[in-house]
Amino acid sequence: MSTITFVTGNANKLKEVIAILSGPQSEGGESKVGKFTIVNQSINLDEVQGTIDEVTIHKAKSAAEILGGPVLVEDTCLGFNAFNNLPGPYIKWFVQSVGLQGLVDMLYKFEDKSANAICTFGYCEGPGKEVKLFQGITKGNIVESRGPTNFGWDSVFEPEGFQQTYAELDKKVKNSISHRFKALDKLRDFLISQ
Ligand SMILES: O=P(O)(O)OP(=O)(O)OP(=O)(O)OC[C@H]1O[C@@H](n2cnc3c(O)ncnc32)[C@H](O)[C@@H]1O
Ligand SMILES: [Mg+2]
Repeated sequence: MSTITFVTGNANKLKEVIAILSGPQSEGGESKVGKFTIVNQSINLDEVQGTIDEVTIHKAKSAAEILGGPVLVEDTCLGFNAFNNLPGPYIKWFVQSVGLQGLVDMLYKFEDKSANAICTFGYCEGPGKEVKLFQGITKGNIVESRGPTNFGWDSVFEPEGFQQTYAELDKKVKNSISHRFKALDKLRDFLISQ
């Protein structure tokens, strides 16, 4: 058995990762995938400016340096097509600065409200090792906020093919179609093949 530490400062993200990897019943604790046990640690990692891949690679490398062993990190982007995929990796700062209504208002002048939710996991075996990336994308539209507002931009993102926002959808449904689910599917395949 090898242990991988999933490093994130976001409790909601962690809950979804555990639910997706270990089934919806599991709350907290660790997940098992192939020969790996995934535990978690809450550290706020520095995030550089750059593309999604660059941000995730930097996060993974710093986590591996800090912990001195195998780590997993994740970076989530929300990009508007009308904005050529911005805010992208900077969505966290946009939510903090202009709020959810601000995000909706940013698209006021545009007919195209479409957006991509992108989740990128970075796996690094240890300090100095290369980072492997696993990405999942879910398309949707930015809508007026509906549903609980406790997790990021969940209440303003309506995934394609649904009439409910991520926030309104049953957790099980979100976790079966989300950007995070799709990325974890690829990560799971990789870990099982190791
Ligand atoms: O420590 P890390 O893992 O970096 O956690 P974070 O909260 O800083 O997360 P990111 O850097 O990936 O920034 C992504 C932003 O998008 C939000 N977010 C992430 N996943 C989401 C999801 O599935 N639904 C809605 N908002 C989400 C999250 O709250 C942040 O504001
Ligand atoms: Mg972050």
